[in-house]
Amino acid sequence: MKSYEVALVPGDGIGVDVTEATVHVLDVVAQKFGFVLNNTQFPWSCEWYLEHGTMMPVDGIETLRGFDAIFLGAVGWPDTVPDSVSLHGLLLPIRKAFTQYANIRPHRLLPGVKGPLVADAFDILCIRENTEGEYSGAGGRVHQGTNDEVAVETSVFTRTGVERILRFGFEQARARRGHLTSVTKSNAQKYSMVFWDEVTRELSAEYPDVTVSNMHIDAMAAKMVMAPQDLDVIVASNLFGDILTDLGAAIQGGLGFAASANICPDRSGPSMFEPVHGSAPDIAGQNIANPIAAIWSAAMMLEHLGESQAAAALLRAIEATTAKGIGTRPGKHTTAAITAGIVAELEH
Ligand SMILES: NC(=O)c1ccc[n+]([C@@H]2O[C@H](COP(=O)([O-])OP(=O)(O)OC[C@H]3O[C@@H](n4cnc5c(N)ncnc54)[C@H](O)[C@@H]3O)[C@@H](O)[C@H]2O)c1
Ligand SMILES: O=C(O)[C@H](O)[C@@H](O)C(=O)O
Ligand SMILES: [K+]
Ligand SMILES: [Mn+2]
Repeated sequence: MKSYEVALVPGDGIGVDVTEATVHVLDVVAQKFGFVLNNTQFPWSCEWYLEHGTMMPVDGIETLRGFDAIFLGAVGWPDTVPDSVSLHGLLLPIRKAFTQYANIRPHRLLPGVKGPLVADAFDILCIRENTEGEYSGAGGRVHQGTNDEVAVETSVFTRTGVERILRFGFEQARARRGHLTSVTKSNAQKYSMVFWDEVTRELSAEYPDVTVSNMHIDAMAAKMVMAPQDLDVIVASNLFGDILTDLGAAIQGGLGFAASANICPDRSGPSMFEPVHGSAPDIAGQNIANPIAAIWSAAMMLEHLGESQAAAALLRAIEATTAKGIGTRPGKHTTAAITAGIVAELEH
């Protein structure tokens, strides 16, 4: 029987709730499709930080390297650990160390889910650059606490980084409806974003079957609300992609529906799967978090592992569940009830 080693990092807040739900569903899928997921759970989180002074052990990355995939819930508990510490101590190092440069985030309405827009059906795939750009961590502060204080944070865009994410986007567009929108702000950011536009233009010659549009981030924000049905694949930098995918989550009914995959395309390291949302301290531990974003992310993990049939069946089970109105309205069903709904569809 085929087996896969999966590292589970539930993290903080509802990360724990939705990971538990996901593991439950994955057990059922694996059994049904005849493979084994060997889960190893790591307690790395803000709680762990308070005890150890770091978000993960010094050899944490090396520990994760041996796994076939990583499933993560969410990281952050701002009451006790600054968000800049928790993000840079766990999530970002994993994305960077394993060159998970393609953060894939699908936005579409699941059956039965009503979004806030009166729009035709839309199906957007956001490809967020995931290892550099505004998240490079290059910068510093001097004269701290004085009137002369200076804070500098430099975005880093490399040809390697920009080219590979755009290429990834072109390939996705080619496999979908053939349209790619590259999102920049090249009117204001005249070095990095102009460079990004140039690379887009260069590459477009290699993909004559893909039509390319360039949009500024501000216009794209409006477009995603006004005419999301006109969009296919969007490629954006790390920060722009982060912001646009919370917007994407909003128009698909909320953060409880937004899935994501942090992909290392050449498979030199494990990829990581996690919902777009964070630890949601406001609803943590109340059994009301929507686990669909996390479970959909797990379906993306199965696809990546090569279990395509299981992945498709899991997505169908999610859709059959929401089609019945289960999990479609905030607070109406508990985390456990939504999970049970999906399990019932799988066993059906
Ligand atoms: N990738 C990650 O792990 C990640 C992502 C975003 C934020 N964070 C961290 O999470 C913490 C909270 O951040 P935030 O409040 O800005 O964003 P958040 O995504 O945690 O929550 C934003 C809002 O969406 C709601 N929400 C989120 N997920 C939901 C779900 N599954 N079901 C129902 N409602 C849901 C929350 O209740 C909250 O009102 C911070 O520490 C932040 O740094 C981590
Ligand atoms: O990447 C980030 O900024 C955070 O981890 C989170 O907001 C996300 O979208 O993954
Ligand atoms: K997350
Ligand atoms: Mn985000």
